[in-house]
Amino acid sequence: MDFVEYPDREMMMMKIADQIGSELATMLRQQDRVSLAVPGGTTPGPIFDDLSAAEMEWDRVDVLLTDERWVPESSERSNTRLLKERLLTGKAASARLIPLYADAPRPEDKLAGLSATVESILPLSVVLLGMGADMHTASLFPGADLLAEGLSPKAPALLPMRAPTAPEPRITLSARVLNSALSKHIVITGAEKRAALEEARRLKDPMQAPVYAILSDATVHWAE
Ligand SMILES: O=C1O[C@H](COP(=O)(O)O)[C@@H](O)[C@H](O)[C@H]1O
Repeated sequence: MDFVEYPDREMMMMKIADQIGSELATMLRQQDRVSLAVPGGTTPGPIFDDLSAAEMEWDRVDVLLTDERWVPESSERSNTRLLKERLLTGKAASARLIPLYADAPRPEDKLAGLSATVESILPLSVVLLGMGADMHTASLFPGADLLAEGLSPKAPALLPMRAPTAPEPRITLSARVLNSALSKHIVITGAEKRAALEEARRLKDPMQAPVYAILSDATVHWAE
């Protein structure tokens, strides 16, 4: 794992967007299509703002979430909504969205169709992940019902996930798929999350600290 510390959040968000933009542009010179998986939650919005203004052949880029909360886009908690409002706009409006949500009561109801589309674009080119102070990443939560399956080297691409600390059912890319990406970044902010990252490295146990499963070869970006 590489750890990069920035003087402030604004600078960090700009640098991450620059780096991801240039990685995608490089890969686009070698392949027809590339893919970018991004987190939801409260952290990545400014990165999306910067990336959506980047010059690129966005019509050759597939964009997906690392995980989704099973709520409709009308909900403030919808990660798809955030993605549409902040990333798939401006220059990036022509990117193709690979959905992780479809209208149905439970993720299991739509899992087969959503998984087939995700499978069709693997391996991922660039992955950006967030992390919670409880050491979850994507929707791989400590104590989640299908965590062991989601961490398995034989895991499917996409799994439903329910956790005592998550207010709604989730759907998440598995650690196998996240780790198969050509480039992996993790963005975290604040002292609490930095301490959580250190704790994950101390525990070395993805069942207690799921983020540990995707740390190897990742660049962790941190600002206070
Ligand atoms: O619920 C989620 O949480 C994590 C962390 O979110 P943050 O608000 O602490 O940045 C996020 O990475 C994940 O994609 C999201 O679904």
